[in-house]
Amino acid sequence: MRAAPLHGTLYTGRVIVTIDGVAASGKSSVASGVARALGVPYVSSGLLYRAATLLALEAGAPLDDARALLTHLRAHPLRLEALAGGNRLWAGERELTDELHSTRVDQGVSAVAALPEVRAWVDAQLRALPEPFVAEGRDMGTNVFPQAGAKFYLTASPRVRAERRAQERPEDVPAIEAALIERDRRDRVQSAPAPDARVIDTGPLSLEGVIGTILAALPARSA
Ligand SMILES: Nc1ncnc2c1ncn2[C@@H]1O[C@H](COP(=O)(O)OP(=O)(O)O)[C@@H](O)[C@H]1O
Ligand SMILES: Nc1ccn([C@H]2C[C@H](O)[C@@H](COP(=O)(O)OP(=O)(O)O)O2)c(=O)n1
Repeated sequence: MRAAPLHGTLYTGRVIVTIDGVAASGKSSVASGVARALGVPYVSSGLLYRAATLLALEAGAPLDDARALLTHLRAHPLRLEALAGGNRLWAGERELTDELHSTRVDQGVSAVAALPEVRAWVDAQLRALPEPFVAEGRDMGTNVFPQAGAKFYLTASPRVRAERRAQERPEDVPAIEAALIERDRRDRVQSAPAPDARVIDTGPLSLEGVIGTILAALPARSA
């Protein structure tokens, strides 16, 4: 039976939609669009890894020292503000959001995200959020919310993703493409699609096309 589209309806109850995928595949833009259509917040899990990385860089802490990182995170609690229009990340009264997509954070974040202790800390922050919401990242559908009602996984070729990212970063397309390929490699362990995720190649689609594909695929009631 074909699922009924949910455009404009309010998604209520204990419902989580997960959108995972490779770097710059469109996860946060798509999650934001889907969340707005459903009338729920979206949750950008990568911002927590990025914020942990930024704080470690600022403190001069080695990015592979889990014990030092956890001590620092407990002393400087992070807060993810999950809004439908865009997520904001706070460390106490300081907003970090605009500093989280710099090239130095891009380059360091995979090392921090590889630490099991940091992953457990991020997972605990995410599981404490009130449902319903759309969650995006790498392991939302596999590890953090395996019970999610609907799961999606976004891909696109490295060149397509680099061309999109070049609109947002000062580097040129070949440099961005090389960095994306390297980050995909380093993030591979936690980036496998869930067996029950629908994989969408966003390459030939517009942003609205991807959002519409997901909305059309959602079950009328997924719990
Ligand atoms: N068809 C598409 N699907 C997803 N994103 C797209 C598409 N076309 C262009 N984009 C753009 O790609 C860029 C990267 O998307 P983003 O949401 O930041 O990805 P991610 O969260 O996976 O890093 C954004 O500027 C977004 O608007
Ligand atoms: N659930 C998640 C989310 C992000 N990560 C890691 C992997 C990525 O390199 C960084 C940053 O993730 P983010 O989704 O913000 O990165 P992209 O926008 O896809 O480039 O964090 C992760 O390991 N698990």
